[in-house]
Amino acid sequence: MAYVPDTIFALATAPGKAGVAVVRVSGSHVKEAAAALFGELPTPRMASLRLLKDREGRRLDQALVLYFPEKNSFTGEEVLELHLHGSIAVVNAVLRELSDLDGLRLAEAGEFTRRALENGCLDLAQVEGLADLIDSETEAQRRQALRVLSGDLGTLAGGWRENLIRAAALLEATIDFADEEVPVDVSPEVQGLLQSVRAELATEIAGVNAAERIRTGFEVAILGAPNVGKSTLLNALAGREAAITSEYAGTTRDVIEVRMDLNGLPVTLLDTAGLRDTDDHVEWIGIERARQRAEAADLRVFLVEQGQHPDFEPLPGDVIRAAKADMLENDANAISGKTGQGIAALVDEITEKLSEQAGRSGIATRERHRVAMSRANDNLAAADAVLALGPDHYEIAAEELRSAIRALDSIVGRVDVENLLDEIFSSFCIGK
Ligand SMILES: Nc1nc2c(ncn2[C@@H]2O[C@H](COP(=O)(O)OP(=O)(O)OP(=O)(O)O)[C@@H](O)[C@H]2O)c(=O)[nH]1
Ligand SMILES: [Mg+2]
Repeated sequence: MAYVPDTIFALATAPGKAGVAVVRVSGSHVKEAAAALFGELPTPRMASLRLLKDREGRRLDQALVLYFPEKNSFTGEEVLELHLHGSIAVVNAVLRELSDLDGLRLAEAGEFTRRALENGCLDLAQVEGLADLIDSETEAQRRQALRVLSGDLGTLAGGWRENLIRAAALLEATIDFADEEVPVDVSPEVQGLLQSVRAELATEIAGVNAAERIRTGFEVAILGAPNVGKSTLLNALAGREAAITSEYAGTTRDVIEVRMDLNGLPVTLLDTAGLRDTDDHVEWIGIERARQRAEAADLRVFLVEQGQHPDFEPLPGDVIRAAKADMLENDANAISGKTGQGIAALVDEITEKLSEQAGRSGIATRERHRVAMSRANDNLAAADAVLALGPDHYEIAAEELRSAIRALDSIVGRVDVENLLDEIFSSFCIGK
């Protein structure tokens, strides 16, 4: 007998009070779930108002119900959505009723998406995109995640795959006809295909770092001598008293992190210990931390007090501002966390610089993608080198191409070798 997975159900919306709460049911027992709660399944994909009742016939809630038939749903299975009133008691009562039914159980974390993957409704990269979209907090994150969820990475990888399969097929054909007259030299076409894929791979590989920053957030460190107003600036940017400020030099010791949305970019601002020579061991530790975090940050904002010679080296592209603008006369490059002067311009400059970094991102977003693409790129480099040695080495080049295709397939979770061979041989162009 064919294996039939359990029908699973879970609250799809956030727990707690809300206008509406959605409970999703997926699997072959959706019909029974509907029968137990309200009767016949409604017309597919049409919202219908139904009175939900428990097994004793007592009312549970009035709900909008939606039915998605197999293959036309998120999971690929039959899906029933119950749009309930968003009350903890209503949701609990409905979940209780569902768990009493045979063949139904509460879903595990990620199980709906897992089924969508298993049923081919989403590829692996899209699953990652979906996770990122749900986690997204800023515009840049939303846009990037949506691109991946929409399948752009799969499309890109699919294009590379097609080119490499064509290249492999050309080589295979030459190998099979090695003893006969081969009318055409395939190597220029193969090399052309490899070059175009390698160029695109290189761009994407280089973009992963920026895409990762968009995913996890950019770090911007505020640096400067003690007492220049770093913590006051951080608080002004954060719009709250995130860090302690005082007139005593050496107030901040640990690195203080504040996550925020700067014009759509996810940014973690770091307030740090004032940099100076010190005999105080704890302060020294704080300064070391400040240096390390600042070095690893994506951007540094230096605050400099007039007349001071700060003990640091800005990197090219870093932002430098004169501190305590309200105490200076007409310094266009000065800011004040106290009065707010220059803060808006500072935010603009920070976002401009980070946007520049973000602009280097491509479609691939993760270290996993980068590793797969780099592996494929290495295989292609090897294939390219071997090709130059002549037709006797095409066998090895073809093997490198297959490895490259497998590496790229792992991006979308398609790693079936049989299927790969089928495709290679079905695209054979010289009739046999
Ligand atoms: N007039 C003026 N005073 C400021 C400004 N920013 C900060 N201050 C004052 O300068 C003192 C030090 O401010 P902090 O923000 O604690 O300075 P900090 O750079 O974080 O100092 P450390 O944590 O010790 O390194 C406090 O008394 C602040 O009120 C400013 O823009 N104008
Ligand atoms: Mg401070």
